[in-house]
Amino acid sequence: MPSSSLSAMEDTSVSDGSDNRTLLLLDTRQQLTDALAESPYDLVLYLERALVYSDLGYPDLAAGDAYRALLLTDEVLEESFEYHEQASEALERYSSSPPPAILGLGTLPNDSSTGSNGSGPSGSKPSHELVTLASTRCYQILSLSLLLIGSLRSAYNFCERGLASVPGNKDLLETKGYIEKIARRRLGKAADAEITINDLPDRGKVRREVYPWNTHDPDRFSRESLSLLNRQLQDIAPKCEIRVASLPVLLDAESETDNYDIIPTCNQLGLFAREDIAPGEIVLKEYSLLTANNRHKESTCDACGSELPPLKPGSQAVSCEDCHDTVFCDEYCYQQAMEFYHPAVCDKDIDSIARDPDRNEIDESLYVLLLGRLLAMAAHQDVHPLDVDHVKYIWGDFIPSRANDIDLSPNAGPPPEWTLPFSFRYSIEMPLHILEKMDIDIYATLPKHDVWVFNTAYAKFRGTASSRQNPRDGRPDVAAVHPFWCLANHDCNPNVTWEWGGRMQMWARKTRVVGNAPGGITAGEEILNHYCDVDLPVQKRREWAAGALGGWCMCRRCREESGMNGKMDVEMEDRADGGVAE
Ligand SMILES: C[S@@+](CC[C@H](N)C(=O)[O-])C[C@H]1O[C@@H](n2cnc3c(N)ncnc32)[C@H](O)[C@@H]1O
Repeated sequence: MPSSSLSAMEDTSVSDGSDNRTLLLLDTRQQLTDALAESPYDLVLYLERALVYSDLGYPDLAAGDAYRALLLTDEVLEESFEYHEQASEALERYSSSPPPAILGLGTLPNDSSTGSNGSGPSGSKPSHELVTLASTRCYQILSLSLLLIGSLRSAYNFCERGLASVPGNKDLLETKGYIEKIARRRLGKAADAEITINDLPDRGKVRREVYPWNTHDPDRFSRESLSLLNRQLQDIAPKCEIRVASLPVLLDAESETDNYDIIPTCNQLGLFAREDIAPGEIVLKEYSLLTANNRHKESTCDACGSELPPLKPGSQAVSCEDCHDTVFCDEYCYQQAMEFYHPAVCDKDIDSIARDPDRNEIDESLYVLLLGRLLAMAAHQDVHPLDVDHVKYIWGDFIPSRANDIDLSPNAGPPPEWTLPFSFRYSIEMPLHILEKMDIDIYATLPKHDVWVFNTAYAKFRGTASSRQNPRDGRPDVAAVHPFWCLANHDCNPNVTWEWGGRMQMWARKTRVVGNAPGGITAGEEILNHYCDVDLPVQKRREWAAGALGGWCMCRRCREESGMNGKMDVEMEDRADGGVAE
């Protein structure tokens, strides 16, 4: 049973008021989603769904819908735009007065005599006033939702754009005031300090969960999932199998539990040896097309991300016949690309998107490029992005929807801490821009390209992608998701090591880090991967692994070494005390 329906069942089993409210809202969301499938250019439906998302506590998804609605107002206004006819026709249905309730909330200032374009309630085109009401509502929802997420720069930007169109709009002015207040607090500035848009932080956090309506996420623990994954694994890691693994529950920071004999554990998946594996023997060899390269003119294979061979006569490298800039390291990669993704992006002018980013946006650029590759794979294979093999079964570090809910009751505790990084630019604008460049209709394909689909893919990438640094300047410029490699859990005393260069290769260590014990893996043992440099001291390892792992590493080596450090500190203090006494 998909985990999504499990969470829906949990919801129905409790019957207090807030659960009923949530169920009602989820039902309205579904009805609006169905209506959008019938009428995908109807900006009023997007705005109505945005409000339902706000009420459900998903400001990111509200912003996504308000942004699509805003783009549709442009379509209505510009006759030369691709979806002008469809968007105008859809809005025209609301032309009889009074305007739909959702637009009525978009209070225009008294002096906003936006005028009419000559058509009106009974005209052939929606009135200019109706379009202005709609765009004002979009700006209001966008700015307030992005403010709630913490994407302050974009929130401010939408406020300014809205106020330029309807100066004096009360809601927008109010939101702008809140943004400035929060920005001053976050930047540690005085209450009357000037705020400029470039000062504002744009990264926030949103809910990381299997959405209650997500029917694509499988139950990874079911017999069917495990046997399917194990069948696929046989070519990649013939001596291994995927099983349920018991892992320490990760903590946010240092704690005294390092010294406990028993610590809390949870069940996840892991990779195990089915047969003995000799020291030095290859454990896994995996090829992935889910790769990204954030350098514009870098000589890496478009498919596998490996360094290209020198481009001289007789080179094995192959370029695409239709877009010569796209080069593959050999015929195999070219064929794989053509079979699984390349035609969806061939000659579509997307090469410069998210390339050569500022230093502080390197991670985001790699993640959005991975998303772009996933969207191309899905488009070319005509499947839902979340059903693409490479992502369907991978770990997303999801938190149950209930734990993410905002408690609206008067005696509620502090709000939950959301964990998925989010910004308007990388989570909404750029993915939609990539789709438009791919000639995909972002309205008609909403079920495949909703913002929650992007969020789900991002959650999975953030828990599993590996990156490679450029040897010239140390900047991570290539990233990949290897769905089977990433099933192997981390340990700071790993029994394997790995290297990614075109293929991900993992082999059994000849000696273990702890005590130089002999390597090799016996049948039944778990494959212990490493996500960080295991030669670092415990504190550094734990700090480094925290990002990749999602918490403070609690492996045996870390706990023992931190315990030993604790003892050493005490001994040092004792010795110092002794010195003073002498
Ligand atoms: C790349 S996935 C590993 C496979 C994952 N266990 C699964 O079920 O697909 C990384 C996640 O596994 C978990 N994990 C891996 N190694 C761990 C460890 N040593 N201790 C606790 N959790 C670990 C963490 O939740 C981490 O975010």
